[in-house]
Amino acid sequence: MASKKPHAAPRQAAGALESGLVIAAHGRHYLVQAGEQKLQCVTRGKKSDVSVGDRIRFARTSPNQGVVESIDERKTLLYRSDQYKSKLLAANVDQLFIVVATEPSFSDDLVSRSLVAAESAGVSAHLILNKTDIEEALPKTRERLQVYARLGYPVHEVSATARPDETRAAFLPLLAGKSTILIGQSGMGKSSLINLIIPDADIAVREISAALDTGKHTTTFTRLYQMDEATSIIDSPGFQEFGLYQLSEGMLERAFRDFTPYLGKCRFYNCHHLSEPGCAVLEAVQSGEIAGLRHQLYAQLVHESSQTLY
Ligand SMILES: Nc1nc2c(ncn2[C@@H]2O[C@H](COP(=O)(O)OP(=O)(O)OP(=O)(O)O)[C@@H](O)[C@H]2O)c(=O)[nH]1
Ligand SMILES: [Zn+2]
Repeated sequence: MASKKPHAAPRQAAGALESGLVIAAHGRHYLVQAGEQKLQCVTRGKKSDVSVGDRIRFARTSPNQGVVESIDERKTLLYRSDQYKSKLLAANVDQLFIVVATEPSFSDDLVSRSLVAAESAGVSAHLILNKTDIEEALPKTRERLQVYARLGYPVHEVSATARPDETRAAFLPLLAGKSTILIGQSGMGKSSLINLIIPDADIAVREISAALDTGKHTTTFTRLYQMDEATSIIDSPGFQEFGLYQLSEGMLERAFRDFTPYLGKCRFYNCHHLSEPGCAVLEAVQSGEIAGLRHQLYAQLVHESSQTLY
């Protein structure tokens, strides 16, 4: 049948969708890598449940634009949330690298929350201690990180600016064959590390920024750099809070790996580990086997999860 619009692009047959990888997100606008091409994609309506790292199916609406039709099944999903809504951080990552530094001082609360997010998403977590060249602050920082090292989280010491070659050499084998997200508070040196690992990062960011029309706010969006077919690294904006309102109490107790040996050993099978008599977790806190700070965070997160309004 002759078309009335001879110049219109041929209509895609239903099901003729293309697939791509979401490499940046800004609001409901996504940059999608499909083969050699980068396309701007939007979601239908007000949905914004697509994350950087997602593999998606899209329908092309113009040579360099598309509409997201579906999201492939995710291996993992990292997200945070406050009382009102959740915010996706990254999909399909294998590991989370939490960047801290000798200076400025980092927040234990944010580190611990990030670890809980990783545990509950089934993502392995590492700590990256940057700026080890600031020697005055090194012993104290190392001591602060002991609590995480004792829990079995690897701690890697690097210095992006003072020992760039060693730092790069330390990173590459950790990243190989995996998808990694780097997170950290502002000022820890996350951008310096990304620039070491991805020498063209600045150019890529400018490109993405132009494609997504993010204006000058180049650091306010999450982006993925594909290093080779099997290796990618995701840079996310610095953050100041890490709400985990989405995690239920059951998920929380399992996300504290230091609680694991005691779960199921409390007097009451439905123990909340907050003030119950005969609580094995509280006894471990008393005896020092579980750090007090960790239990305080658990109690805070249980409180938060009871406040969810969505
Ligand atoms: N001494 C020292 N300074 C470093 C090192 N790495 C980064 N810095 C400095 O720390 C400051 C912050 O580094 P950035 O890479 O911008 O930090 P960031 O974590 O990306 O911070 P935001 O961009 O604010 O999110 C800069 O002045 C860097 O030069 C390091 O290994 N040693
Ligand atoms: Zn208990």
